[in-house]
Amino acid sequence: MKKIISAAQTRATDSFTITKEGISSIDLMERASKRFVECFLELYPAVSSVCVFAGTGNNGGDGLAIARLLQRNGVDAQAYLVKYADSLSADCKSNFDRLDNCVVLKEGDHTGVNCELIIDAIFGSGLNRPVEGWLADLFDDINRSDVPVVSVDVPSGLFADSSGHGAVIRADDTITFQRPKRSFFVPETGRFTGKWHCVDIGLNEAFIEGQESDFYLIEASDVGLPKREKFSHKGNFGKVQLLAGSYGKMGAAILCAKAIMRSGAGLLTVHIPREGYTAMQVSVPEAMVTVDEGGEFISNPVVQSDASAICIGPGLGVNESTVHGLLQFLRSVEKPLVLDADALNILAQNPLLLKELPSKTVLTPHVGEFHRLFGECKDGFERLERAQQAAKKYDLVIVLKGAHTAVVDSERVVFNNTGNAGMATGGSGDVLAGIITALLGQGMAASEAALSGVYLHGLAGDYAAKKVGEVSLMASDLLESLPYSIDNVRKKKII
Ligand SMILES: NC(=O)C1=CN([C@@H]2O[C@H](COP(=O)(O)OP(=O)(O)OC[C@H]3O[C@@H](n4cnc5c(N)ncnc54)[C@H](OP(=O)(O)O)[C@@H]3O)[C@@H](O)[C@H]2O)[C@H](O)CC1
Ligand SMILES: [K+]
Repeated sequence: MKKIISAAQTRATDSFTITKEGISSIDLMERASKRFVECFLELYPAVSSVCVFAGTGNNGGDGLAIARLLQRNGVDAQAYLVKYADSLSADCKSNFDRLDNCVVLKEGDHTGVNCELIIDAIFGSGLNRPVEGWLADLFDDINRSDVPVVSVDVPSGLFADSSGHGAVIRADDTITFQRPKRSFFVPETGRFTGKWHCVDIGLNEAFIEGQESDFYLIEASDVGLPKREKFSHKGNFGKVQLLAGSYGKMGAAILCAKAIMRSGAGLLTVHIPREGYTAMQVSVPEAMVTVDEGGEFISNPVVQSDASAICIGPGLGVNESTVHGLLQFLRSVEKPLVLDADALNILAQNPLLLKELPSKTVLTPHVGEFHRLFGECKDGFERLERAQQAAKKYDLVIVLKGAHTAVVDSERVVFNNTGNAGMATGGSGDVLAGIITALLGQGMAASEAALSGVYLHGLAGDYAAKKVGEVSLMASDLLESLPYSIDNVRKKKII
């Protein structure tokens, strides 16, 4: 798991690395610029001409070094110094002096961009106020150009740790140093980065680990999977109960049930309304079925006494009898539990029940469900804060779903970086709830099951997108790719 640090902590790490490892700041800048160029040329191997817009600080210094290194690689790189301050930082000045030909842009100057790609190195993590005035006009010109834009470290104008910005460069790619920044994970700010790539510039890792932060990034090596021993039997892999489905929403129950079986659960019993019986038996013959007394809706959800984990919610609906039944159920359940979809909406109407949930219950809300549960938030930063407060107050694990799903427990916020926009499709969440429940049922701790589930689900989405493309991707494709996702993580073969 990688710790995500703030801009101020990055500066401290920078200074520590310079002192402790005896590397000068100009050499560190050169190293960062080299790593940038390596990554950049992998992304854009055929590019022949670029314009580099560089500021007067160290982000600009990187930009000027990058222009020089690209020229050395045969790329026609034209540098523009965006002179928003009278003097250049020392390392920016050194790199300016090492370039043969750099156009200086000041207020009132205009530049017609005549290149295949723009590199944005105007502001980095040193941004300390919103960008406005002539710089905002320049940003506007860059954003309107129809060539790709690649930002150095952060899109210029974007704060690394907070929302509230002026003009911001809208990048197609951001090549960031050492760690992605917290704002990359929040929808309102993350939309500016395009696809981000993180390069290791050799800052002192031990120092980073010693910094205080509640924010982390999950890595493949953090994904735990229950071992399957040679002499094991189905009883060793948990007895999972799923309570799901209603008239018109049996698909959610089926997708979730399949995900549970695909994620290694030993035995699954699905409790569904009577009318869903045939559909479930035919679609998931591996599952046992108990039929509710309600025909179209579940009205009497009963806890399976030997269940090792329970999931309730997918496709449940909010019929009055279901609401009544669920409230009874939640008052009596004492098992590892995952609450999804309509179970969350019903809980939102009855928030007093939150404190009665078993310790470490996993809630899997998307943004809308989260707001219904815990109140509207002005942006993603506030939402994460609210999720941390709720996770602490009620001892929950909250899986806040989004482009970078965050797993929030009483101790930390862990962001996921697998998955893609193709997964924003009906049924995707049912599959996720199923994976997490299966892992929980096999004895994993709630936070670990949630983290692993989120990672595997996203990876399945990435494999599925490679096969069918993001546009056509649907939840059933996730189920088809899930075995590869699980197997590759198990064999440490992430591709
Ligand atoms: N530690 C690392 O990871 C390394 C980082 N490198 C690169 O350095 C930048 C950070 O560089 P820094 O010089 O600290 O900051 P910037 O280049 O982002 O900004 C420079 C100055 O700009 C002024 N400023 C801030 N906001 C505005 C604004 N809205 N309008 C105008 N001017 C603004 C501010 O100075 P003031 O005196 O005016 O307050 C900034 O100081 C990092 O992102 C990396 O790219 C190293 O190269 C390698 C190691
Ligand atoms: K930048």
